[in-house]
Amino acid sequence: MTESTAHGQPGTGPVGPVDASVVPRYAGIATYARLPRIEDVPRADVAVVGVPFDTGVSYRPGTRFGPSHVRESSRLLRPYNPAQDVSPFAVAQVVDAGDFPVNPFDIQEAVLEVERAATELGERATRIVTIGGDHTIALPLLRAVAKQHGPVAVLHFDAHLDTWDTYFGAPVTHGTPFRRASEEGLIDLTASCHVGTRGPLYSKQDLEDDERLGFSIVSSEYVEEHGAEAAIQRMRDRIGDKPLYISVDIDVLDPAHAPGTGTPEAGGLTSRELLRFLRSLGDKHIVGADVVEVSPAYDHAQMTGIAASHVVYELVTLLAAQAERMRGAE
Ligand SMILES: N=C(N)NCCCC(=O)O
Ligand SMILES: [Zn+2]
Ligand SMILES: [Zn+2]
Repeated sequence: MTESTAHGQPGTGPVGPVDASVVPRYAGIATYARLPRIEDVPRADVAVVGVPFDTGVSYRPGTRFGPSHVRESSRLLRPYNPAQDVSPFAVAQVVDAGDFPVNPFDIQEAVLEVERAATELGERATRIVTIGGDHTIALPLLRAVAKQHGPVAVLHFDAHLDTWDTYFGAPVTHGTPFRRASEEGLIDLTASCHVGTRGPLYSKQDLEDDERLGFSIVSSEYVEEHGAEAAIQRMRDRIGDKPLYISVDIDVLDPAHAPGTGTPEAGGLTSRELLRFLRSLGDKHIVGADVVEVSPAYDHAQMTGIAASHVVYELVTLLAAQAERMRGAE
């Protein structure tokens, strides 16, 4: 037995990651953070799952290889998160649920498959953190979440608005998930927010549409001008106490921090800023999260993979701590 448990002994707590003092980190098959597979435990509080899908992209492809790259880049993560003062894998059962096998040739079919698989996984795991895949997958993930919780506040970290209407006549792409989600009534129009938005748009109308669709914007320029603390304040005020879904497009980071992505834009956040934003959400009611748009072919030295693996780690920590709080309240 090379897996540690919450209390150091088998059978007395959550099954933790493979112990790096027994099996070197670089050995063995990669699950996220070397966690157990979902098949190895009776039930999970938090499941990390991959969606290797990139048929919705408008520019550089390759995010179908995102989940395996992020797993491979997560081998060095350790079990205690000092920034949140939580040992996520000890206070909750966190697992890797593998990948949803989705159709690479038919977007509409893939989107149905993701919704179905997420709904099914929701029966075995209380909360899901999804690794993409391109941003198209946020639409079926939000459909699955809204079925359970009703319209949710969407906290969307991204260089892009992703509230555009169609590309080449296609309504379901990685540039359109939040317009479709808003039209379908999946999001709370009073509490949703983009963070880190920047770069050229098609026209000023994009911003007017975006506001009508229910989003406010804390732009990358705002973060630079007013600092992270003021940005966090605005973001937190906007989402309030609504059920919260967090969607992180890794291109919210500057290409200097995350080159491995399909539609990079100059002038983005640092990984330090993004991690800080996430760590500020410890008191929110989080119903799900995703980290998307990691495209390994454009990555260098695992920079993007490592950034994404740490983003997932902060999200998992928030959800593990929340699971512990919920258990305490029972
Ligand atoms: N969701 C991401 N990463 N990008 C959307 C870009 C849409 C466009 O090509 O204008
Ligand atoms: Zn983006
Ligand atoms: Zn996006």
